Amino acid sequence: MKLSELVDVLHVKEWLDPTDVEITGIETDSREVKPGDLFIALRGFTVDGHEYVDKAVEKGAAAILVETPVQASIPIIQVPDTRRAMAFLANRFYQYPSQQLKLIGITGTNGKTTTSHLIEQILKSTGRETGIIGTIGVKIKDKEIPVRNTTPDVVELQKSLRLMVDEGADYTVMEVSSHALHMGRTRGAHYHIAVFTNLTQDHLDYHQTMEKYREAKGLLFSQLGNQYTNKQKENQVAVLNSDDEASDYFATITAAQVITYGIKKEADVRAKNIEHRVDGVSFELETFQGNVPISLPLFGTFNVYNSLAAVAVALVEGIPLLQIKKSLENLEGVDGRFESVQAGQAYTVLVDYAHTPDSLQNVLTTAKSFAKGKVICVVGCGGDRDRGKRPLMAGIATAYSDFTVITSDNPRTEDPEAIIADMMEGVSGQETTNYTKIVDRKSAIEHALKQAKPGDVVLIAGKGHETYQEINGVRYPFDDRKIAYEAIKGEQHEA
Ligand SMILES: CC(=O)N[C@H]1[C@@H](OP(=O)(O)OP(=O)(O)OC[C@H]2O[C@@H](n3ccc(=O)[nH]c3=O)[C@H](O)[C@@H]2O)O[C@H](CO)[C@@H](O)[C@@H]1O[C@H](C)C(=O)N[C@@H](C)C(=O)N[C@H](CCC(=O)O)C(=O)O
Ligand SMILES: Nc1ncnc2c1ncn2[C@@H]1O[C@H](COP(=O)(O)OP(=O)(O)OP(=O)(O)O)[C@@H](O)[C@H]1O
Ligand SMILES: N[C@H](CCC[C@H](N)C(=O)O)C(=O)O
Ligand SMILES: [Mg+2]
Repeated sequence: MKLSELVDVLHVKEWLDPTDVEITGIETDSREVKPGDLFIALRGFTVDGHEYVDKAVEKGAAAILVETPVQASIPIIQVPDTRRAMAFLANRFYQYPSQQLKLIGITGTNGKTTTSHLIEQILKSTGRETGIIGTIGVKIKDKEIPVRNTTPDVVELQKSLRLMVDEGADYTVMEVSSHALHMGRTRGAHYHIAVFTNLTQDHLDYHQTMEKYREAKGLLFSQLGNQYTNKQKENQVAVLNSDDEASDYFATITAAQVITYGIKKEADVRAKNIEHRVDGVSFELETFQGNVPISLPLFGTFNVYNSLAAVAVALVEGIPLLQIKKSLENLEGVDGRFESVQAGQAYTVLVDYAHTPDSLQNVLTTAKSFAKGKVICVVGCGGDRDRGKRPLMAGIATAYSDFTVITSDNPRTEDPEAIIADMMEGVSGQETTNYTKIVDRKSAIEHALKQAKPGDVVLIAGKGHETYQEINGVRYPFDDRKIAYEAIKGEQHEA
C-alpha cells in the first residue's frame, strides 16, 4: 500500500518531504523492522520509541511516524498522538478485518481464557470456523502465533485478525484485558458480542482504584452497539453476569441488547440445582430457549459461570439448545486450568492459573469439596504487579488449605524474598505449622508433593500453562506440570 493511501485516513498530520513510498508492513519495535515497514515511534512505560528511529532506518524502514520532530533520511510523518494514529493506520493497512468476521470480546478479572475456549469449542462443534486470541496465544486451524500479552497491541491485533479472515474464520473469540482497553490496543475492533465474566481485585498497580479498573473494562461495553441495523442478527449484544454488581454499570453504558446469565439472581440464562460430583458438576440449565439438564466435565461453581456465559453466546448465535448441551458435555479442559498431573501417584495434583485472590479462593474451595484428605497449596505472587493482592492471596491460601508452601511466581525485576515478605503480611498471627516458605519454586513444589498422602489434593497455583519463570527480566524454562511429574516419578524411583 502507498504511504499516501495509508495516511489518508488521518486528518491531522505533517508530512515532511512528501515523497510517496510503498509500505509493506507496520512495526513499532525497531528490533523487528523489515525493509519497507512504516516504523511508528511510541512513548512507552520504559523507553521512548523516538530514540530508536535511527535503528529503524538502519534496518530498512521506508517511512516513520512520530510525535516529536526527528532527523531521518526517509519520509517522516508527524502527528499529535502516534498511539491514536497507529490504530487508524493498522485498521486500514489490514483492511478492517474485524468487520469481516464475527468478533466476540471477553473481559473480566477471571475466566476470560476459560470462557473463550468454551465458546470456541461450542462454535467449532457446529462447523463454524473459529479463531482465538488470548493469554494462551493466537490460533486458527493449525496456525499459531505466540503472544506476550493477553490482548496484543493494535498492530499485532489487526494482523492477527487479518490472519483469521484469510484462514476463513467465521468467528474470532478474543480476550480483552483492561490494560488493552485503557491503552487503546483494541481501537477500531468491531465487536459482535461482548462478554463480562466478573470484577474482583487485580491490576491495581496499573489502574490504582477498583473504580478506574471497572471504567477501563467498561470501555468494551460503551463502544458497543450504537449502530442499529434492521437485520436482527447483525445487532450487537452485551452478555453480562447478573450476580456481579459491575454488570449494572456496564448495562447503563452500552447501547447494545443485554443478555444476562447467573446463578443467584434472576437471569436470562441461569443454572439451578448445582451438584458437585467426582467427574465434574451438574445443573439444570434454564434459558429463554427452554430448559435442559447439563453434566459439565469441569469442576467448580466458577466453571458453571463460565459455561453459562458461553451458553448465552451460543444462543445468540442461534445454536439449538440440545447441540449446546452436547458440546458442553464433551468439553475439553483448558491448558493449565485445573489441569491434573498424572504420574501414577495416590493423591491428586492440580496445576491452575489462579493468580488473583478471588480465583485462588474459588479453586481452593473446589479442591476442598472433593479432597478425601488434606488440601496442600503451592502459591506465589508475580513481581511488578499489584502488591495489594499479595497479602490477600497468602491469607486465602493459608485459610482455605490445610498446608501452604509460600514461594515465588514470576519475580520479574523484584526481589523474590521481598514479594514473600509482602505476602506474609496476610498470614501474620496464624499458627506457623500450616505453612512454610521456600523461595525456589521447584523446591517448593517438591516439598509439597513430599507431604502429600493418599487422598490429598496438591494445588500448584499461579502459573498454569506458562512454560517459563521470569527472574530479573530473564525467562528460564519452567513448567509446573513437568516439574511435578518428574518429582513424583523421582520419588517413586527412590521408594
Ligand atoms: C505495562 C505494559 O502494558 N507494557 C506494554 C508496553 O511496554 P512498554 O510501554 O514498557 O514499552 P517500552 O519498552 O517502553 O517501549 C516503547 C516503544 O519503544 C519500542 N522500542 C523499544 C526498544 C527498542 O530497542 N526499540 C524500540 O523500538 C517498543 O517496541 C515500544 O513500541 O508495550 C509492549 C509492546 O506492546 C507490551 O508488550 C508491554 O506489555 C508488558 C509485557 C506487560 O507485562 N503488560 C501487562 C501489564 C499487560 O498488558 N497485561 C495485560 C493483562 C493481563 C491480565 O488481564 O491478566 C495483557 O493484555 O497482557
Ligand atoms: N469465572 C471465574 N471466576 C473466578 N475464578 C475463575 C473463573 N474462571 C476461572 N477462574 C480461576 O481463575 C484462573 C484463571 O482463569 P482464566 O485463565 O480463564 O482467567 P483469565 O481472565 O483469562 O486470566 P488472565 O487475566 O490472566 O488472562 C483459573 O485457573 C481458575 O483458577
Ligand atoms: N496476565 C497476568 C498474568 C499473571 C500470571 C502470574 N503467573 C504472574 O506472573 O503474576 C498479568 O500479567 O498480571
Ligand atoms: Mg486469560
